[in-house]
Amino acid sequence: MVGPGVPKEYMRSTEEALQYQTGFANEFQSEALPGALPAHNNPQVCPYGLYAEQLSGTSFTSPRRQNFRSWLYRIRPSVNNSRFKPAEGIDPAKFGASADPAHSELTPNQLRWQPFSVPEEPVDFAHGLTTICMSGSPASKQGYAMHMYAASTSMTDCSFCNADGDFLIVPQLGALKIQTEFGIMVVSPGEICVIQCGMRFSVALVHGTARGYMLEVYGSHFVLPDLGPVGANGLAAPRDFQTPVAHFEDRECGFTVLHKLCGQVFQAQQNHSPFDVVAWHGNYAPYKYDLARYCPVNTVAFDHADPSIFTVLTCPSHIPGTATADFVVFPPRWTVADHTFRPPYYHRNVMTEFMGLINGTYEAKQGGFVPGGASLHVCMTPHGPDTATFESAIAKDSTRPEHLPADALAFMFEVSHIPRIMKHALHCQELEDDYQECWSGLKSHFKASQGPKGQQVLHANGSNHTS
Ligand SMILES: O=C(O)Cc1cc(O)ccc1O
Ligand SMILES: [Fe+2]
Repeated sequence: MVGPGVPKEYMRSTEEALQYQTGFANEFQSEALPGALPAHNNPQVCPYGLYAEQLSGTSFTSPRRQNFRSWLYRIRPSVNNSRFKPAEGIDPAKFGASADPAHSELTPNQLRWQPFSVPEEPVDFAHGLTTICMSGSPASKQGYAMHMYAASTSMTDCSFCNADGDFLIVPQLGALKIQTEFGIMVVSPGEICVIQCGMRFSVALVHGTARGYMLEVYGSHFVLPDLGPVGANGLAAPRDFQTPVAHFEDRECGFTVLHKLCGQVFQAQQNHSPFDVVAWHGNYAPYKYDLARYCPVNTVAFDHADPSIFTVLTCPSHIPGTATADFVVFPPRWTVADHTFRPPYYHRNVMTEFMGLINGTYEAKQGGFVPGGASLHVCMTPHGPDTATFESAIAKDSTRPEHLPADALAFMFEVSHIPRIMKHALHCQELEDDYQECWSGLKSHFKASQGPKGQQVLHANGSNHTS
C-alpha cells in the first residue's frame, strides 16, 4: 500500500517490487520513486521530504574492501518508537541463544532430530524460532547460533531485527515472502537468503506454513570463498546473488518492532510501518541465492574430497583459513571416483558439523535422516555413513559413474567454536534417542590372512592396476 500524495503511475506494485538487482556485495542503488535518491548522502532537504539514515554493517573505519554500509531514504526515521521491554511470547529458554548456561548443555554425543512439526495454532516466524545450539558471544562479536523455524501464519504489523549478527535462512518447507527495509524477496525451498545485522524484516508465508533452518553469525559477514587453483569461475557465481529493489509502504498503524540484543528479544511499539524506505544505496543489503545455480567442482579420478569444495558462503574468523561458519551444500551431481569409497568417509573433525536436509535423501544415510530433520556432530565426535550405506558402497562397482538423486539437497553449517546445545533441544521429542543404532551394525571386515592381493592398488605414478 502506498500512502496519499504519491501519483498512481509511480506506485510500484508488489510484483514489480519482486525484481532483483544482481551481484554479490555490489554498490547497489534503487529508488521506488523517480529522483528519490539524492546526489549526495545527506542533503539539507532530501527529495520528497524523506529522512536520510545510514545503516552501518562494519565500523566506520573498516578497510574499504570490508566496509559495509547503506544509506536509506525513508518517510520517517527509525528512531520513532516506544521504550523497549522484553518481548512477549518468546521464551528465552527456547529461542535467543543468550548462552545462559541454565538453558544449555555440552555433549559429545552424536545428535539427530526428526523434523520439528509445524504448529497447528497460529505461530509466526518470529515466535516460531527454536535455538538448537550456540557458541561464542554476541557481546564480543564472535561465534554463532543455529536455529530452526516452524510457522503457520504470517507476521502482521510486526518486524524482527537482529542486533547480534547476520541471519542465513534455509527454507525447507513453504516459500517465505520477506519484506525488508530494502525491498521484498520471495525465498523458496532450494533457495537461501541472508539478512544482515540491524535490518528490520517481516516474514509472510506464501503457502500457509513454513519450516526451515537458520544460521546466525556474530560480528562478521558472509563472503564468497576464494577459489585458489580452481580459477576465476565455479562454485557460487557473484552474478547469481539477488538483492531486492526499493519498495515502500506509507502506513500508519500500531506496529511491533522486535529487536534481539545479546540473545534477548525486546519489543517496542511504533505508530507506522518501518518498511517506508523509498530509495537506498550501498553495499550492505540483504540477498538471496538459488542453490540450483551452484556449480560444484569435485574429484574426477579417485578419492573423496573434503566437503569444503562445496562451500557456498563463508564467514571468516580471525584465524586465516578457519571460518567462524561455512555454509556448504551437497548438490545433485555425478560421482565418478574410481576405486574409491564414494560416500563421505568416516571422520572426526575439529570443526563442528550441523546438517539439514531440504529434500530427498543424503548420501551418507540410507534411513533416518529425513527432510526437515537435522544432525549435529560436535568437534571430534566420530560419525560417517550408516551401516546400510557402508555395506552397499563397498559392494558397488566404483568404476561406473553414478548420478546422485536429482531431487536430493542437503547442506551443512560447519563451524569452528564448540557449541552448547539448548536444553530444550536435547530433551525434545524430536531428538532421536537411538541415533547411534545406525552405526551399530558396522562389523569388523578384518581378515588377517588377506592383504591387498586381488584389490586395486594405486601406484606412485598415479596409474591403477590389479595386483
Ligand atoms: O558428515 C557429513 O556427512 C558431512 C561430510 C561430507 C563429506 O562428503 C565429507 C565429510 C563430511 O564431514
Ligand atoms: Fe562430517
